[in-house]
Amino acid sequence: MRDDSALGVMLARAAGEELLRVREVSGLEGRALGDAGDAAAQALLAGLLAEHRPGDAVLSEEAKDSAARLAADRVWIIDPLDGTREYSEGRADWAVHVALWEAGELVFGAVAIPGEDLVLDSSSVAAVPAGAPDAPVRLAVSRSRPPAVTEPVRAALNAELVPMGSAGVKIAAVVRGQVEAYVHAGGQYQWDSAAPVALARAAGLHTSRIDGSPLVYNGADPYLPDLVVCRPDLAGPILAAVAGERDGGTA
Ligand SMILES: Nc1ncnc2c1ncn2[C@@H]1O[C@H](COP(=O)(O)O)[C@@H](OP(=O)(O)O)[C@H]1O
Ligand SMILES: [Mg+2]
Repeated sequence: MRDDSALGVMLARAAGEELLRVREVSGLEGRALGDAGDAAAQALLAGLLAEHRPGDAVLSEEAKDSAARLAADRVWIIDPLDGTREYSEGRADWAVHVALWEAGELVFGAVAIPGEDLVLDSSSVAAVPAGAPDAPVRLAVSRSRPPAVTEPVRAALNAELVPMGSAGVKIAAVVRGQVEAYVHAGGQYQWDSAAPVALARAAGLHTSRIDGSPLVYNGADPYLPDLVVCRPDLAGPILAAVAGERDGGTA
């Protein structure tokens, strides 16, 4: 398979199908089911990448990191199962993330949401239409660890909070027009956001750190603890709300 986008979509879909199969047939539940899903999806993705792109580096939540990726031109940044908690609870808000970073930039991202039989990817996603200026704002937020920045952003936008699992599902929700923004802080890793951020950028959305600086991928430290993904017209108010909260010293 020579086309990176076609390969990335195939990988995300295949890992999603494997995760559904494990949940169906393993007889496991809770933590053991999450662990089994993580391992099965990682094994499948690692095998397919080794087969189809043996020369590329890989950064994965479920594999040991290697400094070799820092000198590589091409790095697949993958989260075989984002929203492990929700997966193991039998819910649908979990995802598979497959991104490709090349020469300093994300060039592709696919987010599979297998519980909805859906794969979104940066090569085919449609632009998110501009919203009406006075329309109510919905803000996606972690259902299990909502960060402290949630409340000032909610208040500034007079937003309705929409709790969901998985960074990929929340960013896909902005892309799908189900919510207008997603804000996270306090901890996350490059694999949690690389693929969905590539998707969001291709859909014309704003993506940045919560201080407004760019999200940088394939950095030496996989830690990338915060981000904002939103309709472009909401970026100013959201970043101002976060900055105001910081100035107030409570975030
Ligand atoms: N404070 C934190 N520190 C580290 N990782 C965090 C985090 N908050 C969220 N995450 C990770 O971000 C992803 C989405 O989280 P949430 O569903 O709470 O929004 C999850 O990835 P995984 O499920 O791949 O571990 C979760 O582990
Ligand atoms: Mg994750």
